[in-house]
Amino acid sequence: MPSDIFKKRKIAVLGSRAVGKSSLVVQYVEDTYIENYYPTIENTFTKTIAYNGEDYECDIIDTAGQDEFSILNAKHAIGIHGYVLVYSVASRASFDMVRIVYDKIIDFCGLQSVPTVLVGQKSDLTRREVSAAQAKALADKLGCACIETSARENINVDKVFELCLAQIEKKYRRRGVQEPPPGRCIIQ
Ligand SMILES: Nc1nc2c(ncn2[C@@H]2O[C@H](COP(=O)(O)OP(=O)(O)OP(=O)(O)O)[C@@H](O)[C@H]2O)c(=O)[nH]1
Repeated sequence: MPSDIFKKRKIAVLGSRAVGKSSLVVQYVEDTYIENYYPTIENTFTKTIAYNGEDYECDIIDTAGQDEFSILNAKHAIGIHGYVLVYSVASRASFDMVRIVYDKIIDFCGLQSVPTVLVGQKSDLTRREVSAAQAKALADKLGCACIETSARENINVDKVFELCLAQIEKKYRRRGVQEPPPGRCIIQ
């Protein structure tokens, strides 16, 4: 297998506690759904994702839930190519938190935007506090993608990570960033 067959990307999954970050990632990587709630410390999963006819080896970092007082961990900002910011459609507070987390990332990185997908998890629940229109309005404001998912029903789970790669590659193409040759790096 040629050594340059995989492009590597790092994706961080952030959001409030218990919004379903781990369930989303585990459903995507392992095709299983976790019914019980086990608070995450941190887990990194690796999965090859095909996007636009190419294979990308992606590290997906499932983080511990954040709150407004959490300080953004440098590990979740340095070397990260794209973000999946998760809220629960049944929790307005968790939706407000994605904006806070996004602003912390922007501040930390000193950038105007970062490749991001806003994910409204638990779309199977009928009791809602966040509409799809509210999420779309925030996504348009931040210039990111958005989607609603259910890890429980396995709805739109794959699309989250395809959208994230699309956001990452859009940014790379816009900046004309070249992929380094195998075993080398490019200083921009
Ligand atoms: N109805 C519904 N419940 C879900 C869904 N995804 C996760 N849950 C439930 O929500 C709870 C929390 O899920 P987790 O995946 O552990 O949440 P988390 O965001 O990783 O939590 P932290 O590790 O504390 O940050 C669990 O009881 C899950 O079974 C979903 O799509 N629909």
